Amino acid sequence: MTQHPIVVGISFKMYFGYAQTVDWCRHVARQLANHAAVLDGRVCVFVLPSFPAILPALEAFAGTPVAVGAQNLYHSANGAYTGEVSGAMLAEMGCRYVEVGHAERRRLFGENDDIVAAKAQLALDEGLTPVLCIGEADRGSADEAIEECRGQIDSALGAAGRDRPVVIAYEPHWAIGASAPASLDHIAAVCQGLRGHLRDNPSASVIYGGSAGPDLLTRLAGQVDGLFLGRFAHDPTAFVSVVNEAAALHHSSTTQGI
Ligand SMILES: O=C(CO)COP(=O)(O)O
Repeated sequence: MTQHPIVVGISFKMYFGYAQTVDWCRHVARQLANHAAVLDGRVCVFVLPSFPAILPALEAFAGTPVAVGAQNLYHSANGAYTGEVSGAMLAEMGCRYVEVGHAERRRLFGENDDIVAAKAQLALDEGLTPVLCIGEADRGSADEAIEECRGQIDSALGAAGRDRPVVIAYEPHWAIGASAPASLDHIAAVCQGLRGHLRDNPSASVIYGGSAGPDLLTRLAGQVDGLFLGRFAHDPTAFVSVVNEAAALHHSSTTQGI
């Protein structure tokens, strides 16, 4: 296998209840437990539930390659931070990913570049793969978006994340929670520009999020390393169909020698 794995992830944000999360995870675990492309690593899958549902999600996916992670961690290692959760505890539980810097965290919870950088560093320190969310606040050209996003990557990762596995989730703020994703041309141009920026880190993946759903990955035809899903994969069947698209895409590009 010469090609990068295709990454398919989902955050439930705060949409799902506890039982709903467990049902979704069990359904997807049944579908993916024997999925060839997931088993052999051509497609990497991660699921980010709310904190209280992390443990049953880990149990549901035990024995499968599907990774579980968290939507957030605190930006100090430990201490008197009532109500917060440390990266160390997430790693100890068996989480492999943690989301950092989502637009909603920035907008609603006041997270700034310094906090995002501290969280990314703590995630790396704990051996967690950060899902670093970046994206332009306002709709503009692809070149403007690349410029803004490069700054966010450099600020968040500095030198530390340059040779470590990281998932860069490109999520233009204006496409999150919208009725449709950004245009194919915009997504492709920005993700390609960011891939170029990260060319010295072979373990970095650049995936797209923001009203993504079934068919988008196929239509992007290899221009992104994967998708970060939200509402349009609340139906577990839709999530599995995106994983199947990823497998098909990987297969066709490998056979074509891309
Ligand atoms: O922010 C996102 C993923 O974390 C995208 O969410 P939506 O796909 O629901 O817009």
